[in-house]
Amino acid sequence: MTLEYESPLRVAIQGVRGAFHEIAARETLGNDIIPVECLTFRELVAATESEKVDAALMAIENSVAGGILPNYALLRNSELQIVGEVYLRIVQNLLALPGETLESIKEVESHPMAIQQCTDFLGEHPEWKIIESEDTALSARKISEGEIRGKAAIGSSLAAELFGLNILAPEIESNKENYTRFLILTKKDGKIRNTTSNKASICFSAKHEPGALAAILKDIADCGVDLTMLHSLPKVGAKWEYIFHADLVYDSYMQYLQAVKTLNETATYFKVLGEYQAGSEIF
Ligand SMILES: O=C(O)C(=O)C[C@]1(C(=O)O)C=C[C@@H](O)C=C1
Repeated sequence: MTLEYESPLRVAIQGVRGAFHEIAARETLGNDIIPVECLTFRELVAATESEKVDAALMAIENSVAGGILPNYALLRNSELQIVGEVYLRIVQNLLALPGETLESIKEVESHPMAIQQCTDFLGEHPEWKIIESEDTALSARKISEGEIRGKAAIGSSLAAELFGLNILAPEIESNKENYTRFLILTKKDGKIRNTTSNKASICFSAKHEPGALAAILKDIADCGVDLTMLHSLPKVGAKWEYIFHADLVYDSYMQYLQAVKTLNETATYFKVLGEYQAGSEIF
């Protein structure tokens, strides 16, 4: 990654210490970061906008469970910019107090995304009650602090380590290609400088007329820019109208600027959410 900043950075993570957001933050911004826990994504955006933190990590999509669509709207309506991304391999584990066994467990608690990633394993235990929580690590911490027996959490090995829990079952994610894409966010002109880019995240709207969206996509393609992701989200307050979120990858910045020029001319709404270096996969 081509980010320049002075360490240590205060970095907002969604969840508590031990959450996958913390792992992603340490992998991208250094092990000496000061993690700042935020229980919701809304809180994470507000902390970054108010400069309570220097940066934030935000999960945006998972290769198995799909996109975290509300985060696209949060980003679009914020003053933040994307300065980087990372694809973190998510290894889920069943965590419980020492002494517990698969037979003694009655309830399993975790983040809905984590639960969705482990449906095959959970399907083998229909007797367990499944409970959703704000965060994988918070579920683990509550079991540890409350010394709750008969209950397990799904979460990272870092959470097991931090909260003194045993790994009852390792690697319980259904698909071994389980990656979550995290964005690195800062306030515009914040403490992280981005020196190069080959990818941009944008959002736009098209006229309600035949071929309007197809024409925009063709213009992007004609500039030699590769469209790697496209989502449509409802435009709140304007029933059955949509905002499209897209990722563009380019070899040359000039080609991307040409695509931006066309979008400015043809889209009814257009915003760049960030220009950054495409991220790599981290295990
Ligand atoms: O609960 C956590 O540990 C998180 O960091 C959140 C989150 C998510 O929002 O998708 C992050 C990665 C995993 O895909 C599961 C949960």
